Order: sequence, then C-alpha cells, then structure tokens
Amino acid sequence: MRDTVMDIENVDVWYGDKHAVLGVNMPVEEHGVTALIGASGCGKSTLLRSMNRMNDLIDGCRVEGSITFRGNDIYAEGTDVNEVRTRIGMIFQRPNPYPMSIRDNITYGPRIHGITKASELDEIVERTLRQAALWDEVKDRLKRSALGLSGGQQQRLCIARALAVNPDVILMDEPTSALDPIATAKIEDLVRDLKKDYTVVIVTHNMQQAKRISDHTGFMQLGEMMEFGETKQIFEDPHNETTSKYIQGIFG
Ligand SMILES: Nc1ncnc2c1ncn2[C@@H]1O[C@H](COP(=O)(O)OP(=O)(O)OP(=O)(O)O)[C@@H](O)[C@H]1O
Repeated sequence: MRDTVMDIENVDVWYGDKHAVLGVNMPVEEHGVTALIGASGCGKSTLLRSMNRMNDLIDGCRVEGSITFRGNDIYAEGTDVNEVRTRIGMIFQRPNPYPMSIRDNITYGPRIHGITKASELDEIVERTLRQAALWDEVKDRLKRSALGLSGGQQQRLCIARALAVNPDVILMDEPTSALDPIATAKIEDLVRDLKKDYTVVIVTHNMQQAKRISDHTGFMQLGEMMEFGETKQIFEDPHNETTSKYIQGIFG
C-alpha cells in the first residue's frame, strides 16, 4: 500500500432523519484509483460528496466521524472550505461547462486564485487540455463556446478545468453515465493516466468499469461499506457473501 492521502473513519451522514451513510471506514491510496460500487441509493454519492464538503450545500445534511486529507480533518473548525474543494476537486455525472469559451472555462479558476498574466494562463490552458487528452481536438477553437463541444469533450473539458487549480484528489461521480461507449473509453483511459499525478475516487454503476480502472474497490449496501479491498480481490475472491452476490449480478 502506498501513502494514504485521505482517511475516512467512522463516518455517518444524515439528511434530516434519513441515515444515508453508516459508520464507513475507507482509506484512499495516493496515486491510486478507488472505486465505489453498489446498488442505487446505497450512499455512494453521499459518501463522495462528504469527501470535499460538497454536502455542506445540501440543507439538513449532517456528517459525523472523521475525514482527513493529508492528516488534517476537513471538517475541523476554521477549515477553509473553498481550499478543501480546490485541493479535492469534483467531476459530476453530467458535464457542466460554464457558458463561456473553452479557454475561459479553464482560466476561470486560476484567475480567481490571482493568476492574471496571459502567458501563464496560456500555459495552464495547454497543459490541462493536454492532460485531459483534449488539446488536439480544441486547440484551434479555444475562443469558441464550450457548449458547442460533444458531451464527451465537455466532460474532458470539465476535467481540464478541475486540473487548472492544481488539485491533489479528484472525485468523480459517475462521470461516464451520460456518455456513449467511445467517449466512455476515452475518459477511462484518462483516469488511468491521471493517477500518475493525482489520486482519483470514482463512483460508478458499471462494475466492468470499476474492474478496468480501479486499484481499490469499496462495495456499499444500504449506507454501509460491506467490503473494501484491492479491486482484483473484490472481484475474484470477495470475502463477503453480499459482495459476491452483487458482483455476480444476483441482486442490485
Ligand atoms: N438531498 C437529499 N435529501 C434527502 N435524502 C437524500 C438526498 N440525497 C440522497 N438522499 C438519500 O440518501 C440515500 C443515499 O443516496 P445516494 O445518492 O448517496 O446513493 P447512491 O448510491 O449514490 O445512488 P445512485 O447510484 O442512484 O446515485 C438514498 O436513500 C437517497 O434517497
């Protein structure tokens, strides 16, 4: 096991009275891809959103337990939530580019962080679009609207936009569920590449996807982490009977 970049310990999440995540423990390995799988409504997205305090935006949502990022409790008093969401970026199910040019989508975050020099911004635009495997497709139309891109290109742009503010961890909530198989394969290749420089946690409904791209997998059911381990072990030798049934497609 490499270094642990995030640690989730005894985490419970409620929406009002609804107990959505129950006593979950999970380490997140640096430069790895960690997948969260499980039937609809089992709490995968809730757990993911608690990992960069996205749940703070939902009325009545309460998180208990400890979530540390590089040893610091992200829920500790005085924590800069914007800093947490910069260091731990998020990619959503539906690509959500801003209604502005491709270039401006990428430079938006760095500008907020005080970078104004055109040459520096140009460098960030090219670097992140290359990292997101989109540069060759858009380098001649950086000033055109991002909304004119295909869904798959928009999702890669959202990944480039997340990279532009130098995150450490990238959380992805079913990033390919709105995409066709070719666009999905490109994002999967990209995720495999990204782990050289970043750490990725991905929620997926697609077990084959978890198997293809992740190093560790957590299987959740009714808010509980039923089993967590190396992806190969989870899929080839699950220790828990419920995990075994789920990956065989017996239920869920
Ligand atoms: N904003 C909310 N308010 C109240 N309950 C919620 C809210 N969001 C989710 N829930 C409930 O919390 C539980 C976990 O939902 P969550 O979306 O985390 O599951 P999931 O495993 O990601 O599901 P899916 O795969 O369908 O996205 C569900 O019972 C859901 O109905």
